Amino acid sequence: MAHILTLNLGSTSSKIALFDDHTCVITETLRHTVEEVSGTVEEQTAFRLQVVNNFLQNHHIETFDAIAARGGLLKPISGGTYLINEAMTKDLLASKYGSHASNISTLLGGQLSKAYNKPAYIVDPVVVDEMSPMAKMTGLKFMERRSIFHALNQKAVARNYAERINRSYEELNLIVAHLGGGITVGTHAGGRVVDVNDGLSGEGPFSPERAGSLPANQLARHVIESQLTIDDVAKLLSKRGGFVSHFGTTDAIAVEQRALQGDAAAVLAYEAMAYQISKSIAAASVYFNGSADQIIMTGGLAYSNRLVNMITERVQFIAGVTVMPGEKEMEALTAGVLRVLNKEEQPKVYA
Ligand SMILES: Nc1ncnc2c1ncn2[C@@H]1O[C@H](COP(=O)(O)OP(=O)(O)OP(=O)(O)O)[C@@H](O)[C@H]1O
Ligand SMILES: CCCC(=O)O
Repeated sequence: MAHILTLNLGSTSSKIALFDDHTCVITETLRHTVEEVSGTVEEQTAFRLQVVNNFLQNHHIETFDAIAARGGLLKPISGGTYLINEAMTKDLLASKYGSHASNISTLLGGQLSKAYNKPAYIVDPVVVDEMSPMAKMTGLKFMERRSIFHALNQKAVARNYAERINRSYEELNLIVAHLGGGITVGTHAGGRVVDVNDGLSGEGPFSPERAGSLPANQLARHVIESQLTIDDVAKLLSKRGGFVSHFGTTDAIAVEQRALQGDAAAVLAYEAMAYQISKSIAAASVYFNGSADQIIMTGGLAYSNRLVNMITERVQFIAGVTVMPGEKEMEALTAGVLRVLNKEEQPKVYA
């Protein structure tokens, strides 16, 4: 039996678990404030290392066989399990392809691998790229859309749904909406995510943390007038947007609570987010000429019946809706590493 330490350090939370093969034996989810998850890559890595060390100490875990960590913003690569190596660490430390909470998971996986002398892997990182050329094209010759999304969870829930109905993922046309700190809506055509919004770059619905699609001219004016750097812009779009911009919190439960108490701004923001998610789902269905085999909603926000019902009302004309709240990322990470440890799959190399 293999003991796997699984790390998924998200934009608003740290999820840490110990698995015995596929069985999760210990798990903890810590929610963080905006202040806690701000700061440089080094500050964040140090903060999350403390969180992981506390977990190991509190549960008297002295060792394990391998680490499964969420994969960060690397160059576009195919799906699979990759050994965390120096090339990865170098790109992430330099934030070469941008900054994202998942970068910290990979960096920390590398550090713990050295400290415990055990291999560390990432599985289906956020840069999995299966986008169709048609979806990548923009109206500017020098600019292409990027495939950056919750690949791990979107694929895990899509496979899980296929299993539930005794079909294969590869034969289904699905629309998967990951509704978390960030929101991405993927078009899964025959097992490939042929289109998806890049939630980090100002595309798609706004979310607890992301700005979502913005009027380009107004954004350009704001950037110039406020003399923002490219890092400032990335932060504005991916960390200072959505509920953070409107209410100073990433906590959708708190915003929903305000809405329930009749706060008009919170009511409107919740409605607007549901409307934008619904529009993205409807847009995704165009790839399948306006239909799909199923729409799946997942992520932390999918625990909210209120939000799910608001979206379902608007999109149920397209296809049936399945809600799989939370995420299957921990299981999917562990399964990817077990496939390598059990020699069912060769680990891929990031060069
Ligand atoms: N029961 C609930 N009802 C409403 N919202 C919820 C509920 N539980 C969690 N959330 C909200 O879900 C959001 C976090 O979702 P999730 O845990 O999927 O995000 P994350 O892992 O930090 O980031 P990401 O999903 O982008 O990787 C927060 O805004 C949180 O308040
Ligand atoms: C997973 C990358 C997209 C996002 O976090 O919004």
